Amino acid sequence: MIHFENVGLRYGMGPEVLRDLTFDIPKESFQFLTGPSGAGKTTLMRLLFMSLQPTRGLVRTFGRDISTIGKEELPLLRRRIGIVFQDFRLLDHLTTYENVALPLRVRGKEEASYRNDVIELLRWVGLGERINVLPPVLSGGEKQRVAIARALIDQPQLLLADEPTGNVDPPMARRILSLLVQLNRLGTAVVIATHDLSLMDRFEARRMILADGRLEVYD
Ligand SMILES: Nc1ncnc2c1ncn2[C@@H]1O[C@H](COP(=O)(O)OP(=O)(O)OP(=O)(O)O)[C@@H](O)[C@H]1O
Repeated sequence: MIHFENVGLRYGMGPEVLRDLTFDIPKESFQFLTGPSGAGKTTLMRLLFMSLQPTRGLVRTFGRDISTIGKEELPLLRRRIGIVFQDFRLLDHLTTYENVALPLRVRGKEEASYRNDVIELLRWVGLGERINVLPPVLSGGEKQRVAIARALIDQPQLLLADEPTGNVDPPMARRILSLLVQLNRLGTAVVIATHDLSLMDRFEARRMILADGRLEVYD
């Protein structure tokens, strides 16, 4: 589904942050991406989301070399990828429901066509009682689950989650992990960037470890 070949990335004139990355993200796979702070996890997530271009090497996403994808085409391809940011990026003046529905609304979809899907998804993440609440009154774990629901509303083939348990207590971290595992069992490929060793120990999965700009993959 995604293929990296000898990928290198530098910001501006700086040193190479990522070097010679060659790996695949197979369909329906589940992997943790880990490594020390500053190792380049967020940078790699941005390459996977096609918000960065490699400075060398090849990134093929859904069969397409991303250096050849035009500006008008990119949003279409990105719809197949859901992303959950470390800092949630919810809009505080919109309710939980409206935040999750936003990607569909901005595309001009009629509310009647998605209303039930949004409510069902919010129930699935355990927020059935928080549908009309604004983000500032939600707990960290609740915000994280709104962000996950928003990333899933378009039924992506790949979900990228950057430190999804970084701001929650251990029981909530386990709950979020189990949601992502369930999602994967339903067929979505999942990449979780995390520092949290205890989280990774809870679920046997592929580990992609970044150190000094290089990647080791343990299947
Ligand atoms: N926009 C940018 N411009 C220049 N350098 C950057 C930029 N973003 C990241 N870097 C540098 O790239 C390196 C990798 O950063 P990145 O944020 O990808 O690491 P990380 O593994 O996600 O770190 P953390 O676990 O602390 O979030 C760091 O040295 C960082 O300073």
